[in-house]
Amino acid sequence: MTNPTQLTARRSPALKGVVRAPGDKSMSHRSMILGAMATGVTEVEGLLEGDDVLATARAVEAFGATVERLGEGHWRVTGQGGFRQPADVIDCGNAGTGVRLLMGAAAGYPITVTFDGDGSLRKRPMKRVTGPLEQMGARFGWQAAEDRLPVELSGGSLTSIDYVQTVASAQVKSAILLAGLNADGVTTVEEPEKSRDHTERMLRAFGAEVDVTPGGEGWVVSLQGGQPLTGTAVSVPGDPSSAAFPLAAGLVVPGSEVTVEGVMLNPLRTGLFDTWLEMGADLTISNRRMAGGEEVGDITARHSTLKGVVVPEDRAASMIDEYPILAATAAFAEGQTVMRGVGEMRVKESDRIALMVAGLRACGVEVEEEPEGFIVTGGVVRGGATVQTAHDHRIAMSHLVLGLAAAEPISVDEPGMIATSFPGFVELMNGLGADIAAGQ
Ligand SMILES: O=C(O)C1=C[C@@H](OP(=O)(O)O)[C@@H](O)[C@H](O)C1
Ligand SMILES: C=C(OP(=O)(O)O)C(=O)O
Repeated sequence: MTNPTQLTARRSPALKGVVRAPGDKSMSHRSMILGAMATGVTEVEGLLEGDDVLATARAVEAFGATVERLGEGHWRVTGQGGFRQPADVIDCGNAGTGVRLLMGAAAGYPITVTFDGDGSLRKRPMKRVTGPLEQMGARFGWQAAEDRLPVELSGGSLTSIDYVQTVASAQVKSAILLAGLNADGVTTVEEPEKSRDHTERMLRAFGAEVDVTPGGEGWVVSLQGGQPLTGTAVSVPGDPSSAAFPLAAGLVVPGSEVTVEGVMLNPLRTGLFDTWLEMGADLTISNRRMAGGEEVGDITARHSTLKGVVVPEDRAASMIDEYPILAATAAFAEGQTVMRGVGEMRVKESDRIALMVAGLRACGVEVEEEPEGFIVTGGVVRGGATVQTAHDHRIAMSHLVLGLAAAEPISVDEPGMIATSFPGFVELMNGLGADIAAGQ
């Protein structure tokens, strides 16, 4: 679909079919970055060809790696065993993961580089990553405003740190670990709550030793500096965060049965599925198998009568990107769905609490906003609104799914942003029988 200025979702007949989710975004970014830090060839299958990952691919090319597209989702990265001085500013587009992990990786090399991004990324906090990297010896110069892109980084000659995370952030943990690979001594990150562990798992596949020891509700992750990485084959499974959208549509559109194949089931990513099951969703997982070092499975969602639940706060890290689509499904549930302890939602591509509250209210849904959460009271969804998405792909997709079962159509502005994480979203949904079309 060529860049429409708006997309509209209309109440749809039963959705039926079997689809495959696009490749996991977290692993796709990491395959590019680790491939560029490594020596030799990294061949990637199932890469997400979304705008965020393409920005990271261009970035690692600028840092000296050779990046080739061999076929759909099939890419080859030939690394030089480190990052070289780039000629220009590194533009990470809309990608928080891209810029934060690249800053961590780049900090380990004697180069000076400016990182920038789009209007949304320029609003997001960067000190959570530059702070610990500064403690390791990297230097940062804010180009416009403190804590915000663009920022100039001068790297090299790092020393290791022991860092205790205050929020469960895989991006912060990963940035420190990637810098730690080129630091003197053992770098340690202590997480009070576990965040997704793709960096740890993938570093091992690239030949590094990473130690993980349990600690409280979380763990302590450490690695010795000076370990070389060697290129390897990476097979990227389907992204549970993307699979969530067709599955959600399956749950809320009467008569539907939707299967998404090859979805990654890493337990640090599946909090949404646990929550839907607690809400009474008819969700089944079959064909569990290992692929690319992760458990994957095929997930089927059938139209369900959902009931509201209180989402445990300690589940937030395992579904932080999924609260918008959870909120959309909660709008059809009986009773209240309480989502608390999710202040991090406010510093994503948009303030996702504020945007979901505004969007759902515009569609006639009762929502209460709290500083670090929100409560959705389900019932009949009127729809009949154009929702502002503030450059946020997940806000756009969540409201389009809402529109498939609302009484009146729901439109979103800026639908081009969907390609950030889910290129082909509209075609995939319409292939299942959804009615999503350009215009109002
Ligand atoms: O490490 C990653 O790949 C990601 C970590 C999460 O961010 P935080 O680390 O900020 O929680 C998540 O929201 C993001 O979409 C991807
Ligand atoms: C928060 C997200 O991504 P990032 O932080 O990489 O921009 C997301 O994809 O929902």
